[in-house]
Amino acid sequence: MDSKQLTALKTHNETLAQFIVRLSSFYEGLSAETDNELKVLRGHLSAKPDYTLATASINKLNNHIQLAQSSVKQHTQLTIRELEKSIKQFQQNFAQDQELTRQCALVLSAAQMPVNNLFELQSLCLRAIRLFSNVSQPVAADNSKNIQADTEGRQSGTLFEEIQNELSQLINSYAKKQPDEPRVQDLKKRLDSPLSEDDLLQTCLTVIRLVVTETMHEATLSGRMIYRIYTALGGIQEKVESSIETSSQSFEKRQKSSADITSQLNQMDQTVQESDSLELLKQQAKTHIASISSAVADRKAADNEEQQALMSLFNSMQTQLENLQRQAQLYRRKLAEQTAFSHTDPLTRLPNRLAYNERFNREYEEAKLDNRALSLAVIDIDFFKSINDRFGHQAGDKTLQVVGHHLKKHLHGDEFISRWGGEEFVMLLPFIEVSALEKKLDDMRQSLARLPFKFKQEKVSITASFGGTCLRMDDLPESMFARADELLYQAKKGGRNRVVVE
Ligand SMILES: Nc1nc2c(ncn2[C@@H]2O[C@H](COP(=O)(O)OP(=O)(O)OP(=O)(O)O)[C@@H](O)[C@H]2O)c(=O)[nH]1
Repeated sequence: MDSKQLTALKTHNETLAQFIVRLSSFYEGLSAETDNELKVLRGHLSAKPDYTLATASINKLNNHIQLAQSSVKQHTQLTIRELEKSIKQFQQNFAQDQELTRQCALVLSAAQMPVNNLFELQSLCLRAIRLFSNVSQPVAADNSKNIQADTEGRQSGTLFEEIQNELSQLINSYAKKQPDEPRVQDLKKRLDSPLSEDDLLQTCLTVIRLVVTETMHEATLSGRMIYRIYTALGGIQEKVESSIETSSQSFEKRQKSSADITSQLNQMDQTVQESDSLELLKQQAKTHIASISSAVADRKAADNEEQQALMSLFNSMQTQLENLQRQAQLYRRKLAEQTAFSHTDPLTRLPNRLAYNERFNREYEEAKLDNRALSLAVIDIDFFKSINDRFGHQAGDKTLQVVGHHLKKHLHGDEFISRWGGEEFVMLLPFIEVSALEKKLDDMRQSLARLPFKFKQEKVSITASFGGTCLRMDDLPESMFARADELLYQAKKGGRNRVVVE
């Protein structure tokens, strides 16, 4: 080998050594052992390369890399499986969103293709992240002040939307109570269209003020009633005290006149015994009789006075009692109105969750005591969110009213329906066994699906899913509802518009 060839070989070796050093840095991070060995290899190849030691190190690294490769493969498969699971769950959560469902299907089919290296895995993860952020980004990251509908007509700002819904329901209940109150009507109008965050906060404040004022008014009403009772009782007490005073004065007067009469009679007796002249006796008798008459007249006057005082006391007590009775009736009516109000859902006019809880406890106790059947069904309107999104909140409200009314029409006698919340209703069906329950619920489901809804000139079919169960011997109140809810979930999962009975 001449010196030219030797120099070329030296240069090639140096280039190769530098390349291996760079490559080894790139592969750092596979495992701690590989990283250590790569460091050793770089030591052998830098400055003055020692190829003998480097070869030994490369042999060791070959084993490490083989192990690392199979571990990377395993890890990649695991990551892909997890990714598929999350995307499927995500797809189920947003099943009503066709565009999102389509995008999920695309990413899922990409995940089923072979993934040859970490870069392909990275790219798959990136696609999934973009898919997930399609839904979450507008709420969290988009700082725009307005709650907007995106290109597919989906509403962003779900939290704000929920707050607006809650406020809207609250204000609707006030509107039913005070239909002519302009502030309530104004708030109702404001809450019917999407609001910016600032406007929503402002509206929140106004609603809170309204609720506080209303509560204080209610408290004032109760306070006024109590004050009236207190004043009336105070008036009665004054009259009783003055009547007692008059009675004790009359009693003293009566005692005095009785003593006067007794003394006159005693004197007369003595006069009769001592007198020896008829004329004198006559004169003295006249004097005594005059005194007795005056004492009797005093006594009569005292009796009259006392009687009048008593009469006036009774009259005044009667007036006060009549007054109090009127007030109490008014108050009782108000209390009854308030109880009915607090047990009624303002939108559908059906009993609300509080009413359901009370009714359930009663039915549950009675069914257990008499060992009789009791069925419970949970009903949830399908894809209700899309009605709100496509036709507006008012259309959603109308749907709830019609569905609630329709379900109620199918009930008889002791059967009970309430709005549980949102688009969910709960029914209690005493004396209904499982076989009858399934048929009854299915009749309701079918007739509901046939109802002709029309929003914005578009015919819409509304369906609901039903979960129904019967009381078991070992049931606790909560377990019965939880079971019906689980069955409803199965009805939803099974494709909706169906009844699942245990
Ligand atoms: N208009 C109106 N909407 C309401 C009311 N209460 C709750 N909602 C809305 O009802 C929607 C319920 O949506 P989801 O829970 O996603 O259910 P869904 O769209 O019916 O879908 P599935 O139940 O899975 O078939 C939410 O958008 C709520 O904002 C209400 O009183 N009026």
